[in-house]
Amino acid sequence: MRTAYTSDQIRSAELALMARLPEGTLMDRAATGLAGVCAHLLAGSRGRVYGSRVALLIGSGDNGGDALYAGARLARRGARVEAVLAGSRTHEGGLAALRKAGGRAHPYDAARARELLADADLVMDGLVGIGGSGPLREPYGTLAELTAEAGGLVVAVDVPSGVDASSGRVEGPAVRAHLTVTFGAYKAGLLVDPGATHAGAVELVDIGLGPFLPDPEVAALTADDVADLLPRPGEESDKYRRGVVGIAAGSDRYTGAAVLSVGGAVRAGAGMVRFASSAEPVRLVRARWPEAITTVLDPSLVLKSSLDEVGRVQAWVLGPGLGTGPEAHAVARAVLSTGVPVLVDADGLTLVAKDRTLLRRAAPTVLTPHAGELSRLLGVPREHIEAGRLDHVRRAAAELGATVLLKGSTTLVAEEHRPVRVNTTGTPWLATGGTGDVLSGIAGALLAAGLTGYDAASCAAYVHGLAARTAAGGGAVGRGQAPIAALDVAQALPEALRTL
Ligand SMILES: NC(=O)C1=CN([C@@H]2O[C@H](COP(=O)(O)OP(=O)(O)OC[C@H]3O[C@@H](n4cnc5c(N)ncnc54)[C@H](O)[C@@H]3O)[C@@H](O)[C@H]2O)[C@@H](O)CC1
Ligand SMILES: Nc1ncnc2c1ncn2[C@@H]1O[C@H](COP(=O)(O)OP(=O)(O)O)[C@@H](O)[C@H]1O
Ligand SMILES: [K+]
Repeated sequence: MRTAYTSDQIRSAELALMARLPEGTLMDRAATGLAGVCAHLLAGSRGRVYGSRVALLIGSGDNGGDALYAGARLARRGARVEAVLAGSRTHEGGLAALRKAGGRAHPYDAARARELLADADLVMDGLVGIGGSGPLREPYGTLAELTAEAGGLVVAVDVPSGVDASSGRVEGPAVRAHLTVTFGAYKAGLLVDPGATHAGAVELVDIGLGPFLPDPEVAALTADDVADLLPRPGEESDKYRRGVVGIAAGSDRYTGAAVLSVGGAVRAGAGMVRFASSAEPVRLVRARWPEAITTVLDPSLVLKSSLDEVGRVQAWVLGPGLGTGPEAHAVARAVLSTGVPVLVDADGLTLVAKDRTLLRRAAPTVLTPHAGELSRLLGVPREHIEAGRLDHVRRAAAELGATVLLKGSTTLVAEEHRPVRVNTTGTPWLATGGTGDVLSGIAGALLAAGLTGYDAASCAAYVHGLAARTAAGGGAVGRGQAPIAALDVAQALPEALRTL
């Protein structure tokens, strides 16, 4: 499990550790690690450190101190290091070390800074770290913009300046780094968008903080964690014990979502899928997934909240393509009044947003909104949710009494009193119609197999992202990849699951 923390948590741990060590030890560890990573990058891009040009952006706090000490180390290895002193004051020890090593420092001047940044092989952003609050003040904001204009290699020290380390919020200009070298532990804001995109790749430098860290605010499952959690059939398994998932999805108007959701469940390893809907989606699901047992719902029985005709299931998926009219509402009421876990997606979320009484139930509920759907559930503008994903997913879990999986460029899973889980797989190729329907089926299959809502949602997000990457051609977005369609994601599930 990869764990991440807020600035306050990191600061308390640092204080406890610092009290046991000679002064300056932590900054020395941080700067040594930072210089090592930068030297490695320079050796990779220019062949050697000697003669390379390094620009340091220095703020008034210890973040600037780290950059100055690291710059001094690079200067001792023959790099031409020039610092822009942008703060009202400068870390004295760091500045003295840089000068002693042959580096140069200049007070901030926009024209000079622009030249230095344009000439630099590598820019080290030491403006603000975990001590930052609110939008970047001047001249830091201008420096963040000049750095982006210069277009060189950017390494953020601890946190990209302008990104809130605890939440990943970005208000105003912020540094966009290729790599962030972070000290002691991951900061939550480095894993959650928009902060995660600004951070680029994140490298952790150990400074000995481990024993002093509290329970994390945010956690990310690794491949091993997911492999341990995923259900695998035992010798004596049968289809019922592996988990029967019911899917109430589709309508005569929207049929595709039902086919995709059933596909996700079948390919994710459900023991059996029972599909219940109106005639047309049933016909199409039967044609595409003969494995599914289907029932054409009788509207008069549904209005009596009865799903007896469908047969027993261990969990339900409710909503993809269901519609939002009175019949859909009756289906939602019938499904949500059962005593088994229910995953609510898409139109199901619209129904629930209009009638919160549907969520009054004893069994677990998992909601899988994107930002627009969460906006309707919470009555908060969509942009606010995208800017503060972590806060809003937590709030939704508490307010709605459910496990909430928030989809988007960063997928988060929240449940009260648990760390928010952030998904590390996935690819922007997933931003295409219908992939969310596949996700609902995968999570439904895992719920039916007996995973908790929290584990089912976070494992589903992980394998969904992995399958999407597999379907697109593997790795980060780049050459050698092709766009994917939602059904490709379902079809790639077996290949992705075999790697776990
Ligand atoms: N505390 C420790 O033990 C360690 C701290 N380290 C470094 O120290 C950093 C934290 O240092 P500090 O607590 O001095 O804080 P920072 O250096 O992160 O920032 C604080 C300074 O930035 C200014 N500032 C805050 N928000 C601003 C904004 N929006 N615009 C412009 N200026 C702003 C503040 O007025 C203050 O002068 C960490 O991120 C890390 O880089 C490392 O050396 C490892 C050890
Ligand atoms: N930029 C992105 N990067 C990674 N994943 C994304 C991105 N945009 C969307 N996704 C993922 O794609 C899926 C889209 O689901 P959803 O919004 O429900 O679409 P649909 O309703 O068309 O199925 C989600 O799993 C979401 O997390
Ligand atoms: K920084």
